[in-house]
Amino acid sequence: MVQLKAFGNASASGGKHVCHKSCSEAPRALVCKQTLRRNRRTSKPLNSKASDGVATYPADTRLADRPPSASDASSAESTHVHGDRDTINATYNIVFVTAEVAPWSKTGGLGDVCGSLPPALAARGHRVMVVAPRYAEYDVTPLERGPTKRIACHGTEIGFYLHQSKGVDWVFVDHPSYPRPGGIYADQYGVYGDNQYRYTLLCIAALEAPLQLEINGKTYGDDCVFIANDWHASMVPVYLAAKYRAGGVYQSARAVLAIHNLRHQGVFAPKTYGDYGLPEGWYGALEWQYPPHQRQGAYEEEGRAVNTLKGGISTADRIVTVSPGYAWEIQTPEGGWGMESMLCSRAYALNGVLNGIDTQDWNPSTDKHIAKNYSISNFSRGKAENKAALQKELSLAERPEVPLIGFIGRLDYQKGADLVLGAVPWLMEQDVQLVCLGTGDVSLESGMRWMENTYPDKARGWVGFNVPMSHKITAAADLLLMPSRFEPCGLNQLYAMAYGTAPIAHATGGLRDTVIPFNPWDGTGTGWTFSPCTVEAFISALQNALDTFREHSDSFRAVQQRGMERDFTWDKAASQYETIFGWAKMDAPYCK
Ligand SMILES: Nc1ncnc2c1ncn2[C@@H]1O[C@H](COP(=O)(O)OP(=O)(O)O[C@H]2O[C@H](CO)[C@@H](O)[C@H](O)[C@H]2O)[C@@H](O)[C@H]1O
Repeated sequence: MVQLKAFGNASASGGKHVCHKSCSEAPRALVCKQTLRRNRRTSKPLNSKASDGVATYPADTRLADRPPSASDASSAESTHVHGDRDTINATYNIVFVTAEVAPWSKTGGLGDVCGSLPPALAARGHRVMVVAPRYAEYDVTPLERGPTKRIACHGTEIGFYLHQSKGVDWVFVDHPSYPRPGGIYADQYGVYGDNQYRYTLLCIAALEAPLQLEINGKTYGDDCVFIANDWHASMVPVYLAAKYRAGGVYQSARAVLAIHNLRHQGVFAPKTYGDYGLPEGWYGALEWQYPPHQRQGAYEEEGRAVNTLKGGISTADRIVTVSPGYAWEIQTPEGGWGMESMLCSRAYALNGVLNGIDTQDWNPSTDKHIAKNYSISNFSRGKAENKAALQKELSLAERPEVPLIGFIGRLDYQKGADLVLGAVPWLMEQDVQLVCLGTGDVSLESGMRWMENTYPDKARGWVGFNVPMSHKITAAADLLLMPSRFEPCGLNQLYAMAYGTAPIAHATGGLRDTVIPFNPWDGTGTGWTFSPCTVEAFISALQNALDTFREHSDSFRAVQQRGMERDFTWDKAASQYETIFGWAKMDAPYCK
């Protein structure tokens, strides 16, 4: 068994350097010094959306002063960094740390992104590793012939499995706590009680992997850029600073925190701090206290807790979130889920990069799940055949002229499935067909069943997680509903546009950045957006879309076509990530 590079000796950091105060509170002096340094070095201001495209919005802007949306003259495309112009000609050893990676494990968009961004970065010449748990017996080989590579880790023993494809080293961490008969994070009895332990282990494993695993005869070594995705991986920057750098390892490495969803923060009782094996002085990096109105009795000691995501925010060298709009929203009290002040204090290091889509997986001309492949040149016929096939499969009337409306997503507060149900009585008075696919809150699942039972001729509420069905709906539908209350990026609207399906979306976060509202006067737009997020506003957008579908079919076809013409490939996002890695490497580590 091999000893951990930093954890083999619990006193590796030996209290050598403690910066918990600066990490947790991000004192002005430090922020200002780094901001000044950044602004001196870059010829253009970082907060300027137009100039560098990886846009951040002024921290002091309120929601009322909304950032420009996809429909503005500078559309979502122009909010991107033009990576090739800005790209630093360097290649990096990149290590993604994630709780989900498609196709092996996926409950949502995190899995999609971690399955498709790494190959896009590998294609640009970087050495890329993805470290994720081995939740099941995947069809992957042990890292070494014979016994799997095993190391001592956090008081237990873990193994590594490797699969190499698409230019990426997919590394799966093997530990008895990962495989479960239920879902990845929860089963029918609720969220697993040991998730804190499971993902702490993942973080340490990911920090050890580049040092210990010889892949193609060579380790990644300690000059890496870690991408820590969401709260599950947020201990990576904390350990990097508190244990590894302090112990003399990973001096050139940097950690980028990628926020896919700020709502989930990995919050645990304060007494569990000891379980992290961190020096006492680092408590401040994770310390959290809920205000009285948010306390739910779940945490003892007057709302005190340890908050893993806050640990990531306070120690990462840079922070990325998945759209420019969301980067701005999370700095406001309305969108910050309590983290807004921390994020404002790190605004100079926060960027929004719009997700792309995996065009091998989500491509109407090659999609294996759909009845008929099609492309922009024959999309009307192709979509009509897919519509007929889905109507037949779901025992709906096979009528080409009826608008088919889809909804795919988690049934929860974020995705606004309750707004869909709220619009159902109005919608069912129209000549439409509605097909919903989702799983989540028990009451919303019951709502879906109620809808199908009440309107059997017009509505289907498929409760479950079914990837082939999600592709079929995307290809068959004329309209896709996305009434999300908040949406960091959103992938379904991107898939929809690629398939010639017009999204109807709440104008928030990444939806606002990507769906250009249809404008009948100048013939622009790729869908319909609405705001505020109410059933009334939603119905009004639906009405407009249905009117266009029925009475202005040429305009509707043009909306579909413009959606299909958009470029949402990952390469663009990958070049923006490169730019950010370059910035991270230029600066001294944020926490040391
Ligand atoms: N019942 C079902 N059956 C089959 N497939 C289903 C399904 N329900 C959902 N899916 C699929 O899961 C994915 C969900 O993607 P979203 O972008 O909506 O992600 P999510 O909110 O999970 O992720 C977070 O991370 C992503 C990635 O950064 C952000 O885009 C997003 O805004 C943020 O909330 C899509 O591929 C969708 O088709």
